[in-house]
Amino acid sequence: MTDVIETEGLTKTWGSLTAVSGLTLRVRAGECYAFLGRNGAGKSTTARLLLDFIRPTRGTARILGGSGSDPSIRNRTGYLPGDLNLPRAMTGADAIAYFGALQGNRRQKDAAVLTERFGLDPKRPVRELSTGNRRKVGLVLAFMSRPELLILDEPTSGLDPVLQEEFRELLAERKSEGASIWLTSHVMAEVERVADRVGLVRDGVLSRELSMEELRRQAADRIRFRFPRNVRPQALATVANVTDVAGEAGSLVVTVDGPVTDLLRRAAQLGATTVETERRDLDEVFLEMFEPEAPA
Ligand SMILES: Nc1ncnc2c1ncn2[C@@H]1O[C@H](COP(=O)(O)OP(=O)(O)OP(=O)(O)O)[C@@H](O)[C@H]1O
Repeated sequence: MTDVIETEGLTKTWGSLTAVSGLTLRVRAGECYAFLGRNGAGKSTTARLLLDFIRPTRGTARILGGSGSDPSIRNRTGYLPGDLNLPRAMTGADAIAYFGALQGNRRQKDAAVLTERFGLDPKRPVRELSTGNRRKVGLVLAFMSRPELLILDEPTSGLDPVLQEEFRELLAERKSEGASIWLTSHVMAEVERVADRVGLVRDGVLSRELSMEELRRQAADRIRFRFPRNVRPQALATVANVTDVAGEAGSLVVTVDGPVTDLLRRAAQLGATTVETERRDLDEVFLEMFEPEAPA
């Protein structure tokens, strides 16, 4: 399968600040790739480099096999910027007509369906719209031509939980129709629902890439055992499917990936008196991965 996004050593510096550093990235056709990072990590800069709105200091970026500035490529790409700046007197309907005309009015009929779906009043000028409603205009513009590739910069920011859910459904629909998606996010719920792979970016550097399956495994079950006497972590560390043992004295917290039969048997042999299970949600895993001392 062809790659819809290919970057090689992509780097952008602003004076002495390196916003994106040596980024080599591949996104396959039909794949949803989530680019995760903290504020200022370089996510929006990467999106703008992909679209060729800004030029790299070093390295290359290609989308759909060409340059983001090529009109024929741009017409096949939907972009939702982190901060959509439209003329304040423009209405949603004006924006749809203007950007639709730029794209040769391709499948602009989706605009009406999306406007209705997100409850946007297209007659109101941008200056009167709340942050969330301005975001809706951006979503309609990004999705209305049914693009093959969607580049979405924090797509749900500013949307209320009901609309976030509606957006996730829309994204899942487009994905099942074959669209490729690259998005930035801080919201694990949206990443969990649609992403196939995540890339973690820190200070402009892609520090880690992992599949959704691997990420879920990081949220694997944890079991806390209490013992009436001191049991050393090593006593459980070698048991099948145990990936980590923490704690001390008579209380050990064990992370397991897979069946727990052997672990329970061993804990019973060691005289465990209580067993409690806990499952971390992905937000917790996300926080852990971005802790300063987290392994890259
Ligand atoms: N035009 C610019 N001139 C100078 N510095 C810039 C410019 N654009 C971005 N930066 C800097 O580059 C770094 C990366 O910014 P970027 O907007 O890509 O981060 P981000 O990961 O999208 O952050 P956020 O989650 O807050 O949107 C930041 O330190 C930012 O201040």
